[in-house]
Amino acid sequence: MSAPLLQTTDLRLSFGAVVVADNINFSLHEGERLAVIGQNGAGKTTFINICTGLIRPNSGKVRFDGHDITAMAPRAIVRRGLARSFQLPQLFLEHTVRDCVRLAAAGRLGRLGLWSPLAKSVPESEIEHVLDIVGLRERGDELCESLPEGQRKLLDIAMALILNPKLLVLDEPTSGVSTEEKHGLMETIMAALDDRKVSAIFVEHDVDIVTRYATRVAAWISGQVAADGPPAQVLADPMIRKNVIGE
Ligand SMILES: Nc1ncnc2c1ncn2[C@@H]1O[C@H](COP(=O)(O)OP(=O)(O)OP(=O)(O)O)[C@@H](O)[C@H]1O
Repeated sequence: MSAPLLQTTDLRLSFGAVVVADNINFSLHEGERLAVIGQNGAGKTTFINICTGLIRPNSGKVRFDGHDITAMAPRAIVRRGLARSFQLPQLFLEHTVRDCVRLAAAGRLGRLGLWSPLAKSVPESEIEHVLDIVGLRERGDELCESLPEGQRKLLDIAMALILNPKLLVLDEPTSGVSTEEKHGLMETIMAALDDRKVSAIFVEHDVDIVTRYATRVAAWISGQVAADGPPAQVLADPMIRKNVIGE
């Protein structure tokens, strides 16, 4: 098998007496669609925050695409190809949908300046393509604040995809979206990931969504990976059903 795209080794982090990452040894290969499940406070977001450079672990290593990224700044990690979206979309609400993607595209440049103006950071055709695959091209000239929650999530993902990631980490992509809309939203997200050939990790509480869209599931309990494998296997595990799914 090829080398992992993402790999953590002996990752540990405590907040005071609370251990939120307890010796996590984890790897993800290209093409995987991994769902991370776990009760509130299990350490899922902390794990993502460590991998994307927002929090430094107390010890252990994170490797991405062959490089040690443990001590790298978030922007440098993004430029290496690991992007993320947030549980609450981080948009420029007073700007148009299209300008949000343009602004996000600036993350591909080292820095902006007089000689690298924002408008030239990425070809317009690429911005239009990304808007198209998340179904927002028609709303490109509208202000972000006019978008409903599901479309805000899609715009947040478009803003990550314009960075040309190899891996996209999605923190609760369907939270705040009605049950009826969730599957449509996930279908659009998965088609966009396929189009850009992007691997994905998504934190998700909805078992139906996990069953349908994940190729693999990792279940977090108290800062540890308690189970990791094919969805049918992990979701049928009585210990996971009791302690993670809450049956
Ligand atoms: N900056 C911080 N300082 C202190 N404790 C923190 C900090 N960030 C997170 N925690 C604690 O770490 C634990 C894990 O939090 P984390 O947000 O990673 O959980 P989670 O599994 O993502 O939960 P949720 O599903 O509710 O988002 C929780 O007990 C949380 O209160």
